[in-house]
Amino acid sequence: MPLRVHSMKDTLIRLYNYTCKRIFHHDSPLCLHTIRNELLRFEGGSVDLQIDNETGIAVMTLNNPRKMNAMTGKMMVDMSDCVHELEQWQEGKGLILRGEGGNLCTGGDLCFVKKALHFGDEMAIYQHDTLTRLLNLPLISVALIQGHALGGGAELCTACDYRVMSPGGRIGFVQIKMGLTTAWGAATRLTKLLGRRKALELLCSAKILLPSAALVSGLVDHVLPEGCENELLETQKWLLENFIAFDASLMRAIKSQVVHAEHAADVALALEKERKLFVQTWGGPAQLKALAANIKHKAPLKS
Ligand SMILES: C[C@@H](C(=O)O)C(=O)SCCNC(=O)CCNC(=O)[C@H](O)C(C)(C)COP(=O)(O)OP(=O)(O)OC[C@H]1O[C@@H](n2cnc3c(N)ncnc32)[C@H](O)[C@@H]1OP(=O)(O)O
Repeated sequence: MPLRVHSMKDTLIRLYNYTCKRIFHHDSPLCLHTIRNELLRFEGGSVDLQIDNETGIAVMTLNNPRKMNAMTGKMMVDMSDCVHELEQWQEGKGLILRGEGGNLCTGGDLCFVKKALHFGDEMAIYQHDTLTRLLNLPLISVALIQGHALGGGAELCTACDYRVMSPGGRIGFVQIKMGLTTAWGAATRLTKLLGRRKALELLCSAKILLPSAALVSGLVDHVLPEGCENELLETQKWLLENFIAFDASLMRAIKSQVVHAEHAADVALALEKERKLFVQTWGGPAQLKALAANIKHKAPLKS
């Protein structure tokens, strides 16, 4: 593992961050700012936000289609910025998270992963912060799973309130096959979502689920009809009809002040433990072996 040489400034920032964590139990903005600068060194792709004040629905698009929207460091920063913009959007009702080019996301960009083996804790801190803020938004959020949602891509889906899948969709928490535990907080959120038995099965088997199995498991809430011409539009319709037809301020208050407040109360500690476990696996022998094996995570032919 490469040794990192810290400047005096770097050491002081680390000390400040450590103190913030011990005394105030949160990651300091300074810590996130330092990580942001480091992540920006890993270029490629973007995450783009389109806000529509008329419908009250925003669309966040992962845009790195050549790599099936695998996430680079830059995309992580973009996503955090998009969430920040949504936090300021007072008229918003709904959010759809999607990927460009027929896939949602195949997890961490493996080129980035290989260069960031010294940087697992920092990446996890940053992604935990972004995805917790994403889930906390006072909007009804839906992940649209077209094509692959693998590894980190499946983790992103758990940071939305709902999941809609296209007939060609597939989702799998393949981290264990990559010698890892979840990097971005999905184990905690999945357990909340599906209960212990199902969460354990999905996390420990690395199974890739096709739409019918994903629906039966409860991981996915709706499967789009076969032959549907515009899946994004269809997802917007589903969101409008089922969740955001009524008063926006009441809907926002119900989510953020009641339903989510109850959820958030007991997850912080679990997320912290999940992150610490992940750091022990990142850059370890099992991950290095998996990276060298160039694994392709193929879905079963039918559920
Ligand atoms: C951070 C961590 C976590 O959550 O804890 C993780 O995410 S662990 C999970 C990390 N993700 C993975 O291990 C996914 C590895 N990739 C695969 O399993 C496979 O690519 C599939 C996603 C099943 C697709 O297979 P298929 O045969 O259909 O296409 P393909 O393999 O030719 O992929 C098309 C192009 O996308 C690229 N590509 C796909 N996924 C990528 C990824 N995660 N990072 C970097 N490049 C990726 C391929 O290298 C290829 O580029 P070229 O055409 O240039 O060769």
